[in-house]
Amino acid sequence: MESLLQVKNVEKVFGKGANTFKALEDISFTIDHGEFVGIMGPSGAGKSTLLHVLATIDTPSKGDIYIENDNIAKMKGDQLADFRRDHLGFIFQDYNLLDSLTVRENIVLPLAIAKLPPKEIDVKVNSMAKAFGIETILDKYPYQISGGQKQRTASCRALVSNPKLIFADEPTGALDSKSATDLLKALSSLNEDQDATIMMVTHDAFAASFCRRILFISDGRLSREMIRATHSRKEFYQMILDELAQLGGDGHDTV
Ligand SMILES: Nc1ncnc2c1ncn2[C@@H]1O[C@H](COP(=O)(O)OP(=O)(O)OP(=O)(O)O)[C@@H](O)[C@H]1O
Repeated sequence: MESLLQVKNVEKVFGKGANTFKALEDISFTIDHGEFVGIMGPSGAGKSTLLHVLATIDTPSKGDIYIENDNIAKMKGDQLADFRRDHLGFIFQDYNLLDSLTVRENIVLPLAIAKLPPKEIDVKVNSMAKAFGIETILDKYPYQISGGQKQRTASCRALVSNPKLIFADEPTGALDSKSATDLLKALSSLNEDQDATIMMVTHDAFAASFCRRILFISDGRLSREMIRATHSRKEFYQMILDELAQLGGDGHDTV
């Protein structure tokens, strides 16, 4: 199968002259259509830098990043903004919802920008709201709903336009464990049932255990890959905790 994302020899250097710091070094990997991949590693390892570079929020200092046949490392300005809008979805820890819009209006936004017919918008929004269990709060405003409901709204908005690739940056970081579990289950179902391709950066071994494959980074380099294969989620959770213990990272005590 053709890879969806191909990262080739990516390097990211911050600063200039004598004051430079190499946050990413010689990073190469691929993600296929329909994968759910976690990125883990100790604090300062380069996880956010990698996500920002892949998500077109920052540019690499060297290397190529292909999403299907487009090299986003070589795109600039409007072309990059259009690519981001048309093909990528984002879920951040702090939700990024617009407070003056209802839940439904927040979710509709990317479809309205893409000028989809209203009937098609309704069908897509209702089906996505059902997948995330937020059908009953569609007419509420963000201040009227819980953190978990806000994150599920933000996830619906990220997924409703059917992006090629979804980037999630610590999506459960601000959630209690019940809300985190609900969100992770919804993301895994969309990954399994609708082939949504998701790349998630997380500190949390519990969140990571919902992924099918984990890439570990340390000191700006890929250090190890772990594949869930036929292991149960609980077994995978334990494998991740063992790896984090070796790397000196932190976990999460919910199973
Ligand atoms: N804009 C910047 N300028 C200089 N150095 C930076 C910049 N952004 C990140 N760094 C450095 O790059 C390294 C990787 O940072 P990054 O935020 O990617 O790590 P991380 O793995 O996401 O950490 P955490 O888990 O704590 O969020 C760190 O040493 C950080 O200090």
